[in-house]
Amino acid sequence: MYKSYFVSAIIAAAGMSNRMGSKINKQFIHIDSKPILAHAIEKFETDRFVDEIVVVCREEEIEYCRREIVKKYGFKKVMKIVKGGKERQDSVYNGLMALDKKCDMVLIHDGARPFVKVESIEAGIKGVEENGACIIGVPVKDTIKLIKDECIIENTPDRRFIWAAQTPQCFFYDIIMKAYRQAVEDQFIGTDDGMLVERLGYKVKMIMGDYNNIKITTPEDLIIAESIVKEKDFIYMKNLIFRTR
Ligand SMILES: Nc1ccn([C@@H]2O[C@H](COP(=O)(O)OP(=O)(O)OP(=O)(O)O)[C@@H](O)[C@H]2O)c(=O)n1
Ligand SMILES: C[C@](O)(CO)[C@H](O)COP(=O)(O)O
Repeated sequence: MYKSYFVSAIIAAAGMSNRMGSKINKQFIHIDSKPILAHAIEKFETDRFVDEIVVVCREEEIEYCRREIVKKYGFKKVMKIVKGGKERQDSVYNGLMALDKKCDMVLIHDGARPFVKVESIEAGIKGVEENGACIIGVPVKDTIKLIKDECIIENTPDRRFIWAAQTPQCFFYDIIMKAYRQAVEDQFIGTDDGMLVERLGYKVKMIMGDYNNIKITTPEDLIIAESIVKEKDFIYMKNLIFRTR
């Protein structure tokens, strides 16, 4: 970082886990003997530039989160746990309202993405310094089809220009606050934070992330997650199997 900024992270963990269909909120499911949410928070706790973390949970899960995640894993940078709202966007807005007054830069992350790398967090911080607004993502690997009624294909966009958005999504505080306030005023609901900033005309930079930074959404993602945990064995195998450059 060129300058010393006060960097805040918001971890959104107040969803309903409908697509997971689990009895408990998916963020409390264990992967590699640790809750998904603890994996996610840990990366921001470890990052040297992050000053505070605000976790957003369902109201009835705040005490559980405080006890079983924040206290148990000793997260010192988690300053507040606040209640979420109906949509992800409502939850993030509650998180924004709870940030320290000193905040200069905001990193918004899904509690359901346990494998974010510290390198991606730092790439996000650098991206904000250089562009004001950026999100982490990866180029899609499949061909994407736009469909209309009855699943008839409307067109096939050029894959070179299509990236899948991940988190963290990172912004200067003033920009993201303006974007969220405007969205509330316009009753606009987006599916990520970048959209709210784009619609105000700001340039939002896409920064190369990591294919392992998956969002745990459906039960099969848990199987993929377990194999990501075993990546060390995979790297060993990879060296045996694949060509080196
Ligand atoms: N009202 C909401 C909805 C979502 N999220 C969070 O936003 C992230 C991305 O959402 P998603 O994976 O869609 O989670 P859920 O909304 O829980 O999933 P579903 O749509 O299957 O219920 C998750 O970490 C989720 O906890 C949130 O904080 N508040
Ligand atoms: C923010 C996000 O994770 C970027 O991929 C995603 O858009 C969240 O959407 P969801 O509908 O809550 O899964």
